[in-house]
Amino acid sequence: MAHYASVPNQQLSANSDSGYGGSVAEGMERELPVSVLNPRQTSDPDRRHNQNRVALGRWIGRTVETLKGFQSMNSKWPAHYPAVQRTELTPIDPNLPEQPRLVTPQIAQEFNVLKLDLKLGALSPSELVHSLEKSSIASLLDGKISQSVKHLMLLRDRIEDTSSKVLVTGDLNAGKSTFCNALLRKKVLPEDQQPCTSIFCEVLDARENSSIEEVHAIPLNGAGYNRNDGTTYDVYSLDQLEDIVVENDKYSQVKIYVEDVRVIDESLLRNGVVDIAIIDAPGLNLDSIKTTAVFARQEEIDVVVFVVSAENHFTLSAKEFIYAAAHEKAYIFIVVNRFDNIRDKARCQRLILEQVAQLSPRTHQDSKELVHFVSSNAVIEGKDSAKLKEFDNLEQSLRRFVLEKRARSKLAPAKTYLLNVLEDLETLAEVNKDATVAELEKLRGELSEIVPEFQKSVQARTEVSDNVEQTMDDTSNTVYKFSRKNISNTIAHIDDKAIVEYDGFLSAFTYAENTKQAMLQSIQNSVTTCEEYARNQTVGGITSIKALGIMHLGDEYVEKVFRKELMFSRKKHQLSKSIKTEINFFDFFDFDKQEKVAGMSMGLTVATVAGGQLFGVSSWIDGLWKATSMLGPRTTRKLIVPALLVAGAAGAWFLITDIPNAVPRKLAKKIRKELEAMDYVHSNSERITKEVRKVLGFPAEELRGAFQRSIEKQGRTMEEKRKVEKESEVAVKYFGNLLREAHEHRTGVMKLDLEGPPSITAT
Ligand SMILES: Nc1nc2c(ncn2[C@@H]2O[C@H](COP(=O)(O)OP(=O)(O)OP(=O)(O)O)[C@@H](O)[C@H]2O)c(=O)[nH]1
Repeated sequence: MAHYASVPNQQLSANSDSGYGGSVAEGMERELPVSVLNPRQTSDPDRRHNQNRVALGRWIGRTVETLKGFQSMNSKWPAHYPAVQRTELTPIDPNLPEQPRLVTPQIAQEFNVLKLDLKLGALSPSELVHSLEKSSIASLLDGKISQSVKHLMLLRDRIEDTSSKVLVTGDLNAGKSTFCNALLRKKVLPEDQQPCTSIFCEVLDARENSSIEEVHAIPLNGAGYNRNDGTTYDVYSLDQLEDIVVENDKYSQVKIYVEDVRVIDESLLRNGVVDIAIIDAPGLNLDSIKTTAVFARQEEIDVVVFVVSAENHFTLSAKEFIYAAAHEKAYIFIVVNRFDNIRDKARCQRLILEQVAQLSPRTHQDSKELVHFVSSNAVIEGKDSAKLKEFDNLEQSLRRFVLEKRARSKLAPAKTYLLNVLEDLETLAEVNKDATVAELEKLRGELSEIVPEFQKSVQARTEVSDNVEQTMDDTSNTVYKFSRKNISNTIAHIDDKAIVEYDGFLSAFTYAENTKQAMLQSIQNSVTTCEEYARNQTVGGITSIKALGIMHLGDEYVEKVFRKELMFSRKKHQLSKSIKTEINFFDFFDFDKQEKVAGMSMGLTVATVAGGQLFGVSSWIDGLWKATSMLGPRTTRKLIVPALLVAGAAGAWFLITDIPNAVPRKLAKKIRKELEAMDYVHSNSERITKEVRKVLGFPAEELRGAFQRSIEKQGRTMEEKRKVEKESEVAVKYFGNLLREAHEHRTGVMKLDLEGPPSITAT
């Protein structure tokens, strides 16, 4: 009695390693052995299937290359991506910055594979679009491309994998094991009058197991089956199979490796185009329908062969299973077995086909291919040629069926996916080509403005620098000239008018002291006037330098506040301290002026003599001699004494009264002399001018710096744009090529005819 119904899914999934590692092609364009491709040995569907498989693998390879190229381009040149559709509630704000790399919203709806999920998080689509950086889109796209490449590789592995699994199921005792043995032309699985198969038995080519015929029994609750890991299964010989399969509560399933007795083009287990592994399932009862249905649904099951006994027809459990399978991807191939036991064969056929028509009208439509009446037990003996022929027919149909289902389950999805991804690539290439062309045009437009502007700036810098130099020279010259003139003038005229009040002979010294101070002050004042003049001239100079800055640099030129009062604010040069002139006795008397007063000569002479100093022969002494010669010697002798007395008195009186005039004259003369020795006028004018030049130097330097910065900035912008221009040119070319390539690939893939001649329809 069978007791397999409770095999858990987890154990069933242990089946996922088919042990077909070796049958998976290493390269993508694995060609078949010559014998397989030989038309005499290989059927048309086989050849067509193989050609499609190879071609599809090649297109997958090319598409993967193209995608990788796009991915690397996207890392250097973030690709544009169509923006998400905007709702009316979220209109675009014209003030928002340009949408980063998102174009024509409509296209977003059309993407198949490379569609980015831009509606992440709580942001509304339009908010998100604007918050996304170019690089975010690029990295989202990068992820999508990686996924797609990965999927394509899996698809390629899948189509390169020629193995197919055929699950043989059906009612208890319908002859499933006998049917499997017939397919193998070898008694491998135990056959019995009583229900005997209690677990799933997968029959595989021994070449998958280093050509060793043996049984790998996978324990219940064991780890997943791995042929290379002996701990995942127990090994038995083929002879022991019956013991494991019949009464078993230890194993969930067995893998049976057997030598193929047939030549390559006849072999069902391995012919290179479609290598079939046969799985003998336990007979169905109501409890096990579910388990077997789950098994049938598994990824690697390509076809389900349903064995029904010609004597029993479809039982309730069979009907339920077929009904369920009709809604699953499993395709059903029906084998009506034990046909030898039927006497009225025509009636049996009619009744069964009627039932098939009810269970699956589409299978009924194609019943010649899909429903076979055979006697499996007669095949291995091979005596009854009619029965053998029937079975041969079944086998050919089964192989066609498996091939077609493979084309449908493996090649077709690969083709569809390729077409989708290539269509997306074409769209993206087109969008990006247009966008990059537009970007390039915009960039070139910008460059055509920036370049002359830059050249203008460079030229302006020279002009402005000359202008500033000129302004500094002009201002300095004006200030120097003014100062020189002003100070010289002042010095020349310090004794022009009485500056200090004269309070009489007794305060003559104070008078002299004050006069000296007043004179020095007046000179000092003239210097101060020059400094003030220099300040104002500097203000003028700075204003014109600033005006140049604003005119040429606009906002980039930052004005600095200039405070003219800070000029010449360092400790002032104190003239009175540097003048060594001391007032002495002779500063009070100006002898050079005596000749102006007639008759006073003598007095002065006396006074001069009395002063103990003899001043050189002067004009008034000459006059005296002339007067005495007119008077005659006697008169002279008489008059000489009183005259001398009078003259002396008059001279003394004159000298005393001349003090207020003599002091300024004498002091002025002395001061002038000293100032001249100090080169006072020049050194002061130069000091003032130097300060002016120094102060003007600041805004001049600032302006030069600002110009430099501005030009450097312009230069950088220009260089950056030139760089982007070059990249854009590359991108335009790249996307043009990508568009052509994607289109060529797509056309190539579209031409692949996977369906071929009239197709076999299933459930
Ligand atoms: N006459 C006749 N007997 C057959 C045929 N096929 C199988 N049998 C016999 O039917 C019995 C059951 O065959 P099995 O192959 O064990 O049946 P099964 O469906 O595998 O049985 P379970 O797996 O136990 O459900 C055996 O005695 C076979 O010899 C056939 O075509 N004609």
